[in-house]
Amino acid sequence: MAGQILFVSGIDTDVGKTIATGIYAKQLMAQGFKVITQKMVQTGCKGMAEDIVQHRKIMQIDLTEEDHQGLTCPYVFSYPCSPHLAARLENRQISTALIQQKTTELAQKYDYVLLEGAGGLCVPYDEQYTTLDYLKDCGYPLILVTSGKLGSINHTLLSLAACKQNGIPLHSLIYNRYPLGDEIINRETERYLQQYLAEHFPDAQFEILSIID
Ligand SMILES: Nc1ncnc2c1ncn2[C@@H]1O[C@H](COP(=O)(O)OP(=O)(O)OP(=O)(O)O)[C@@H](O)[C@H]1O
Ligand SMILES: C[C@H](N)[C@H](N)CCCCCC(=O)O
Ligand SMILES: [Mg+2]
Repeated sequence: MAGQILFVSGIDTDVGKTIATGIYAKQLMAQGFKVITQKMVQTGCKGMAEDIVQHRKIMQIDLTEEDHQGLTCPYVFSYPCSPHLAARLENRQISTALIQQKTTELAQKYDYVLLEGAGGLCVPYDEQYTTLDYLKDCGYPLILVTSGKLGSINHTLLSLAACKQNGIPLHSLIYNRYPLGDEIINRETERYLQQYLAEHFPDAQFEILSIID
């Protein structure tokens, strides 16, 4: 039986998707599951995808054969920008069908595939197709990462509205307590988002991501 594929996105780039993916993978491994992570498209990097390297470090395992074969990150671009632009700058095109084929291949071998997106929910792969379109087409349950940074309430509710409007199944909302920032804002943002989720997405989990060393 094929493994469960979960998509990890966030309210923005740099919100903590990679840390959350690594930690979640480690938690599932501790429960005895065979887990692999995948990065849809890595930009701002050469060679092995830096997010994959970070996942393995947090999971406390070496790079896998699928990492060395490029299965876990089919597209690596050097310019640190949106995938659609990074691909254009290298005169390449992103085939999301190819990415989906790699994810499916991994799901044949693992109980869980945690697939980290690039940036936030509406990041484009070309002029017409975004991460949200991909999620709609694939039907993967979504893990959305947010934080207490000022502005996160707006970005989170916008991302959640996009999920509701597009019928994206929300698996969980991960509240990242990094960066520390303003304690009053952090506490209230955490409270507000937890109650918002309970009201509008009663089947989704609200998870806390602590600051790791
Ligand atoms: N819970 C945490 N504890 C410690 N450091 C964190 C935590 N969350 C995020 N960081 C740090 O913040 C930075 C951004 O985190 P991360 O790379 O996970 O973001 P991202 O959403 O995956 O970014 P991208 O869109 O580039 O994939 C990194 O330097 C990371 O180490
Ligand atoms: C380079 C960065 N760390 C991410 N890998 C890509 C972020 C793309 C964001 C595009 C955008 O929303 O404007
Ligand atoms: Mg990342």
